[in-house]
Amino acid sequence: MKVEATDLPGVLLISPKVFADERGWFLETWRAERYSEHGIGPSFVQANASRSARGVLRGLHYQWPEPQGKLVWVSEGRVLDVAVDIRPHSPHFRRWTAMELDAESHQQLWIPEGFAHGFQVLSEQATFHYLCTRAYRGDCDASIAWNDPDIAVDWPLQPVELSAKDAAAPRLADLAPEHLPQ
Ligand SMILES: Cc1cn([C@H]2C[C@H](O)[C@@H](COP(=O)(O)OP(=O)(O)O[C@H]3O[C@H](C)C(=O)[C@H](O)[C@H]3O)O2)c(=O)[nH]c1=O
Repeated sequence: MKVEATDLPGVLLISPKVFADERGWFLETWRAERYSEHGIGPSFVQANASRSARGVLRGLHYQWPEPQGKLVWVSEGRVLDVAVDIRPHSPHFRRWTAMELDAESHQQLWIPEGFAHGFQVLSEQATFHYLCTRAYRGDCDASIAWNDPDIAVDWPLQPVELSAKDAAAPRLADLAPEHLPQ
């Protein structure tokens, strides 16, 4: 596996080793002792999957308190995956990075606790997987507007298809400091 820094400190791009043969391919999507060497995890307690059509945008989401670190990848299709540093005291506060993840490259992104996460589907359909360092808490689930002008993520496809929750998400500037990761 190869682990590379992105242009947003803390967010890492992982390229698992793919074992291809005449049957198809095999790869490890996570192994504690290897991933934890890079500060990924180190442990995960919940695995999620979602499937969405082209143009769907899920995000920007985070959990606070009980923040979640996420290891994410795609098993079908292609998405633009986005992470945003939403820690008010971070020197990179409000900065975002984006990476195309697809089922051909098998690449993964590590989004640490304290970051908001979202993705938009670029292919007809995409199946998205993620491991979380903490369990989901509905009462700690939080969103930031996908089109927050103070973050200004350059989403590729318009119109976007959003959940009602995401369509009503507040701007970062409208969130009280106690509602953001410290
Ligand atoms: C996240 C989650 C949701 N749910 C329930 C709550 C809702 O009734 C339903 C759909 O939830 P939601 O609309 O928040 O799902 P997404 O919009 O895909 O949100 C996720 O996608 C973005 C990109 C993320 O990074 C977050 O991890 C996560 O918030 O599943 C659960 O039961 N467990 C869970 O862990």
